[in-house]
Amino acid sequence: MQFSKWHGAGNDFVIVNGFKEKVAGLDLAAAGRLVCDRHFGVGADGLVFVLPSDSADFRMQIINSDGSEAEMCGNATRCVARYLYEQGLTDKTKVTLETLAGPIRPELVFTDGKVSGVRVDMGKPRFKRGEIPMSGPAEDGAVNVPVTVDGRTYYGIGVNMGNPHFVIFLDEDVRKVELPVTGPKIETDALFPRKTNVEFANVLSRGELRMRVWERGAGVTLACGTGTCATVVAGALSGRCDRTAQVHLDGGDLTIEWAEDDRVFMTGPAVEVFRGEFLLRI
Ligand SMILES: N[C@@H](CCC[C@H](N)C(=O)O)C(=O)O
Repeated sequence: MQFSKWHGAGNDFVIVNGFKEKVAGLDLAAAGRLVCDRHFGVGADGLVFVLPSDSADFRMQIINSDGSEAEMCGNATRCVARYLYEQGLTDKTKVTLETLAGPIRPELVFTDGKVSGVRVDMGKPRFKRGEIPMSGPAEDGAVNVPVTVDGRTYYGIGVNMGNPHFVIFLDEDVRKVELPVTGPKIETDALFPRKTNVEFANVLSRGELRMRVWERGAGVTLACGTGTCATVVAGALSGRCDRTAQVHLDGGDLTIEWAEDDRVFMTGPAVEVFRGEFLLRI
């Protein structure tokens, strides 16, 4: 299986061209686990297939490193947009991608005639417990919801950005949070019927945040695009920050704008690292 390895702010993906490679009939969960393994595989946070679509320019299918399928992935969206353009699969600089979370629209950003990043229309956030999903009355929102882990209660805000997020603002430096200890316990709390991505954030100023993430199905990652959008949305909703903010992540920075029409725009890098051929023995 030929692939191309990419990252967006350190959140890394193996991208496979489903127009050329035989994807039908493949055990996607097993392929995801094997390819993403950092010792026995290529190593990545996710395996991403670019496929034909009936409703959009292309379809993007995202398999987390634990083999589960994600509805959406912000950082992969930027990487796929640039991959499609640079591999000559399209000459459009703005495409529509079909995802399990609906159509997503990335647009290449050019500086001095070269691609310098990608801006993505991530759609509208959703806040009802039934939409996130979180347990409790389906029509209710989820602001300041307590979750207790190892005797400490965290208060978080539930946001769906195509996939579920639980954003926790802390006064203490998020660089001190033991993500591998706390993250999985919140991810799998009974509050979240489809589990959740977990974001820990500090507000540095009204336009600048720091965020670290434990991703559902992938664990600690250096960045999460949907999670960064959820963090700025949760911060603006609770009066902590402006609707446009730069977010510092362990692997780089993303800029998020929550526009007046309720759509969220994410701008950040998309970088190809290497290409190769994987011997898929499954
Ligand atoms: N890293 C991603 C999100 C990938 C999916 C996530 N782990 C989930 O299962 O929801 C991003 O950049 O958004």
